[in-house]
This record gives sequence, structure tokens and C-alpha cells, in this order.
Amino acid sequence: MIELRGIEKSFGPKNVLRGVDLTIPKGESMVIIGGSGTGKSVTLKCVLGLITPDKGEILVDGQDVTKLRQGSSERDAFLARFGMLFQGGALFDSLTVWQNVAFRLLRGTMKKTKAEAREIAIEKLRRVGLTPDVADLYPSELSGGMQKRVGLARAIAAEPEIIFFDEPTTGLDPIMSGVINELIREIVVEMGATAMTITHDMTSVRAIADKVAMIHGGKVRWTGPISQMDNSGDPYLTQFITGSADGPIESVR
Ligand SMILES: Nc1ncnc2c1ncn2[C@@H]1O[C@H](COP(=O)(O)OP(=O)(O)OP(=O)(O)O)[C@@H](O)[C@H]1O
Repeated sequence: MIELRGIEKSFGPKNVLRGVDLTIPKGESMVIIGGSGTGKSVTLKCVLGLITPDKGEILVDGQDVTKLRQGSSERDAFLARFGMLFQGGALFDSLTVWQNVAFRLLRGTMKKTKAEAREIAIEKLRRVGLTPDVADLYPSELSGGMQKRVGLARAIAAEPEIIFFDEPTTGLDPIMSGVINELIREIVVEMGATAMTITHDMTSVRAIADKVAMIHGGKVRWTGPISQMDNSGDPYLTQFITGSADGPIESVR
């Protein structure tokens, strides 16, 4: 379970987060939506411990993330429980596909032998629809959609309890986006993982979410099950999901 309580974060005069409260129960998939620059990435970075909030608590299974010291063994053990699919895949160009997937299995607390790591990598590649012959290729030899699959295989390689997806469909065509969304949903359900996703893509929201949270004005404006999103009665949420220029959200034209 992930709990954010009263998270505040400013950068200079800019108050980005003004008291974000959010609970993601164990095994649920929460998708965070909101306009550009509303603080979705800042929220995610706070949970990952990459940004320290000015105020508030972030509890992951009761442990306060904001109190873990950089570089401490507690923090390393804590991060080992997370899987992450970054925007754009973020693969290492100089490593082969299987070495990318097995990245965390080749070093640190999860270190396995090279042969074991490669075997797990190939099994995870298969899970995301890639055949073993791609294992020895380099990321630059793959299409964008295949690179996303490799990123997904890497995110699940260490069997994390919690997975983060940052804009998982950016840069993909609508059909490939649909395939990736479906895979994410299947894998999250199958692993019983707790998932937190940031996206602009409403198709992703509908495919991936159990629950949705909309961030606006530095706070969670609305949160609820995906089934209630279309009839929330909240004018901000309605404007956002329908992509309308008219409504309470100011748009710069
Ligand atoms: N390290 C930083 N230093 C200064 N300002 C920052 C920093 N990180 C984020 N910001 C500011 O915080 C605000 C929120 O940024 P954030 O990236 O979280 O938005 P977002 O909701 O993820 O947007 P998008 O959907 O466009 O990715 C922006 O105004 C951004 O300029």
C-alpha cells in the first residue's frame, strides 16, 4: 500500500504540490491524470525518493520514504521492491536487450549468475511477446514498440511488488499503444502488483486503471474508481477527460 499524506513541494516561488493526499491499496492500479505541469512527475519522483517533499509523509507499507537516507542499505532494499517503466523506454544503448532486461539481476542485492540472469531475461521477454532471438540485439536495432516491450520486461524482471509506469504509451501509434496497455494490465493483474501510472493518454487510463486520481491546483481534485470517472459530476475532471477547451481549467491558446 502506498499512502501520500499532505505532500507539499515548491520550486522557488512555484508551489507545485499543495497538499496531495492519495492512497493506493495493495494490488490496485492507480492512474494519475492532470494537465501538463500540474505535478504528476513531481509526485512520482517524491514516491521514488528522487525528490524530497517540503512537507508531508509518504508511506510504503507503513515505511516513510522521505526518511530513508540516500545511499543507505535500507533505501537500496526499499528500491529493490520497485519496478519502473520510464518514458521512452530509457534502455542502455551499450547493453544488449537481455542485459538491459537483467540489469538489476546482474548487480546489487539481487545478483544472480550470468546464465540465470539471461534465462530470466529471456522468460520475461517471452512474457511481453518478444522471441529469444532479440536477446542479443542492441536497443537501436528495435522499433519503438519493441523497445517499450523490453522496458516492460525490465520493469518486471525482479518480480517487483510495486510498479511505476511513466507515460507508457508516449511515442507509440494507437494500435501499439493498445497492445502495450493490454500487456500492462495483464501483467499487473497476474503479478498482483500495486501499480502507479502517469499518463495523458485517456485510452491508457481506461485500459490500466482500477482507480483514477486527477491532480489540479497542487492537490488531488478527484479520485475514484474508473467506473465513476465519466459520471463524476466534477467539472474539472469532465473537461479534462473530454478534452474540451471550455470549462473551469484555463487553457493557453
Ligand atoms: N527539479 C525541478 N526544479 C524546478 N522546477 C521543477 C522541477 N521539477 C519540476 N518542476 C516544475 O514543477 C512543475 C510540475 O512539473 P511536472 O513535471 O511534475 O509536471 P507534469 O504534471 O508531470 O507535466 P507533464 O504532463 O507535462 O509531464 C512544472 O512547472 C515544472 O517546471
